[in-house]
Amino acid sequence: MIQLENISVKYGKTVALHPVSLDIKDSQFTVLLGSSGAGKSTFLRCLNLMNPLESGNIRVSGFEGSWEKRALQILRRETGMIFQQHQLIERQTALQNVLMGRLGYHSFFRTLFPLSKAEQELGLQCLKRVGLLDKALCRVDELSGGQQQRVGIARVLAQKPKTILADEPVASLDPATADKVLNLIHTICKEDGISAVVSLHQVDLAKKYGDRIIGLAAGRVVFDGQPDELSERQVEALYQNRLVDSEFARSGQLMNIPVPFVS
Ligand SMILES: Nc1ncnc2c1ncn2[C@@H]1O[C@H](COP(=O)(O)OP(=O)(O)OP(=O)(O)O)[C@@H](O)[C@H]1O
Repeated sequence: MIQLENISVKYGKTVALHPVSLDIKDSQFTVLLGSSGAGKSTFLRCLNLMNPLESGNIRVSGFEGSWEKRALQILRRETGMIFQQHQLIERQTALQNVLMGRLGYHSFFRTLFPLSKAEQELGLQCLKRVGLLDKALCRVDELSGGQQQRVGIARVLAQKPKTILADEPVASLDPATADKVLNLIHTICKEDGISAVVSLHQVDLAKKYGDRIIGLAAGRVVFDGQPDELSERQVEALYQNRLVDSEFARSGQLMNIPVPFVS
C-alpha cells in the first residue's frame, strides 16, 4: 500500500500537483487519465520520490518521513518504471537491457562485473514471459516498438517490484499493439500480485483494464472511482481541461476542486 498525505508538487511557480491524499492499494491496477499537462507524470514520479515534494508525506512499505538513502534505495528497487520511449540502451542486447533491472540489488563495484548465472537465468525467464526469449541476444535497435516495450516490461519484471509505475507505456504504439502490450502488463500484475499505476490517453483501454481510474485536471484529482462510474461527459470534460463542477459533484466523485475551471 502506498499512502499519500496531502502531497503537492511545484516547478518554480507552477503548481503541477495540488495537495492530494489517497491510497494506492496492493494488487490494484490503477489508471491515470487526464489531458496533456494535467499532472499525470508528476503524480507518477511522486510515487517513487523521483520528484521532490512541495508538501505532504508518502508512506510505502512501512517507510515514511525523511526517506534517508537506504529507505529510498529500497523504495526505488521495489518500484519498477515503464516509460513511453522504453528508455533502453539501443546498442545492447535485449538480455543485457533486462539485466539492468537487477542493478538496484548490487553495490556500484559489483555492477562492473558480469551478473551471476542465476540472475542471467532470471533475465531469460523474464524475456520468455513476455514472449521474447528468441530475441534475447538481439540488439534492441533491431526490434519493433512493441517488442522494445516488451523488453522494458521484462526489465521491470527482473527487478521483482511490488509496484509498477508506467508513464504512457503504449502511447507510441498502434492500437492493436497497444492493447496487446497493456494486456501483458495487466496479466503479469494480476498473476504476480503487483500493484500498478499506469497513465494512459486511451479511455477505452483505461476502462478495459483499470480496477480504478484517477482523473487529473490542472494538477487536481477530479475523479477517483471504478471505470463504470466514469461517464462520457466526465471524460469529455477531463480532456477539454474543462471541469464541469456540477457533473463531477453529481457523481459524488468531486475531490479537492475548490476552483473548477470552465471554458
Ligand atoms: N520540469 C518541469 N519544469 C517546469 N514545469 C514542468 C516540468 N515538468 C512538468 N511541468 C509542468 O507541470 C505540469 C504537469 O506536467 P506533467 O508532465 O506532469 O503532465 P502530464 O499530464 O504528464 O502531461 P503529458 O500527458 O503531456 O505527458 C504542466 O503544466 C507542465 O508544463
